[in-house]
Amino acid sequence: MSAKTLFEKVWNAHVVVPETADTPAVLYVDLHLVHEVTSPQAFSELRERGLPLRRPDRMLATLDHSTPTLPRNADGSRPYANAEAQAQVTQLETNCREFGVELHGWDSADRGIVHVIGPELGATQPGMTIVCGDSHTSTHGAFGALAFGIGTTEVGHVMATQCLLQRKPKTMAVHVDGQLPPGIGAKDLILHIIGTIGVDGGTGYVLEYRGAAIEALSMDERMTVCNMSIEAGARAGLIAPDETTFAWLKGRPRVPQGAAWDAAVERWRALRSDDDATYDCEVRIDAGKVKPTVTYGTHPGMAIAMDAPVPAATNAQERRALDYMKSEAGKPMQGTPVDVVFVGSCTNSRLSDLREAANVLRGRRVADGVRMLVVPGSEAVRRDAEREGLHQVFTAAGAEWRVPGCSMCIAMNGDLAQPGQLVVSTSNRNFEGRQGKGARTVLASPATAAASALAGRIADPRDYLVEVAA
Ligand SMILES: CC(C)[C@H](C(=O)O)[C@@H](O)C(=O)O
Ligand code: SF4
Repeated sequence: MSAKTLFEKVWNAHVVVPETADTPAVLYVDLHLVHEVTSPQAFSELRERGLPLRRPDRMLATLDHSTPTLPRNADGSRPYANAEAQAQVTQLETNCREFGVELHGWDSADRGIVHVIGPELGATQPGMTIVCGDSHTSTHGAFGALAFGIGTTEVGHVMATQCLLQRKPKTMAVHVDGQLPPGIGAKDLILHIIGTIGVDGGTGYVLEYRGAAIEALSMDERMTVCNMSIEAGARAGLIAPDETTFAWLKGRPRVPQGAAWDAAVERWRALRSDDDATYDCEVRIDAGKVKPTVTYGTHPGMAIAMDAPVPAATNAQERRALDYMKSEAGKPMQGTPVDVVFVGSCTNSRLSDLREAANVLRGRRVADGVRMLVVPGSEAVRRDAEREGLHQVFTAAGAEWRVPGCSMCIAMNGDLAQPGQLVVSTSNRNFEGRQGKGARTVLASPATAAASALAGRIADPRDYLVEVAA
């Protein structure tokens, strides 16, 4: 038997009909995640054609993109940004009721961003195929699942058949050797990787992150890395499951329990690339060289160490990006004045991210004139954070502590920045206008976001972390 990569093992286990020169493969889907933005047309199509869901028990829905992050109004209503946002939410509630899909809606103690709650509930498991009408589905690859975003038409296909037509992607190994320096985190690493391989460096590939620095990451950090695979153009990102993965998943509501758990872990241990497996492409990253990294342009590939000079534009598109961002070639991003700081999104809204920001903020005040928003990724994260008193650290520092949702990551719910404002954001996309018309986004880690809130300028978090400086 020939040696196989992790990707090939998961792929092969799910092929129902192999691909040919003329037709893509038919791939079985284990878990279909659903949110309010990309599901309405698919449900409508099923309804019109009189089709039932093939496996409603393999679906999990949540409300996240269009949900307000402020509490209820005095009259009990929700402060929706507009009628469209409210209609999306109501529609998903109706669809899930009618079709019998488990929905983590307003009443659920587990509601949250789809890519945060899947893992939390243990719905995300090693070796699965996972899809969602959402590009950041790649997050779930942190567990050794083959997880990727699909379009609304495909959402309908999966609903009706539990299968998907797919061309087999190529494989790329991203070896991350050595260890990240103290005070440098997973967000710095993935921005550095995308800055290195480029915004389309992963196009056509499934990335497998491997090496000592990856093995040393916590599950939260692995999710941050896999989350942004799509920002390098990749179909998906994967990390082989290991003891860290199993310990994190054990006991979660949807994972097998007792003897079935032991059997599952036994199976999952085989989910690693064979030693002599070959990839279509390999890149090497030296973790020891990663610094606090930020973006300076309008896509996540325009990323550099915050103390490095912004590169000169080499084409019209890059020139436009620098103009839009008001980034100056030859000058570092560090020191750039900041208007808004956003800690949240499926990239960085888990408990460890909030702790990372709180460790920098504790006992300090956000700079005058800076608005800071902290939005937990889920109700579970919110509960855990409040139990630790993190919300008090944030509010005492002058930041706003909100209810879970996508919030200012995409600004569909009314949380947005004003034209021209510069936002240091822990999210994953710095596209023009994404956080509000004319708003400028600098992607960064939670620690960098917090340090920048304190300084009122893009700042190095290591200057605020006493333990690291000592
Ligand atoms: C709204 C949704 C389709 C979109 C996505 O696919 O990623 C959003 O989540 C995003 O992050 O841009
Ligand atoms: S948090 Fe942002 S990136 Fe993640 S699913 Fe929501 S809008 Fe998309």
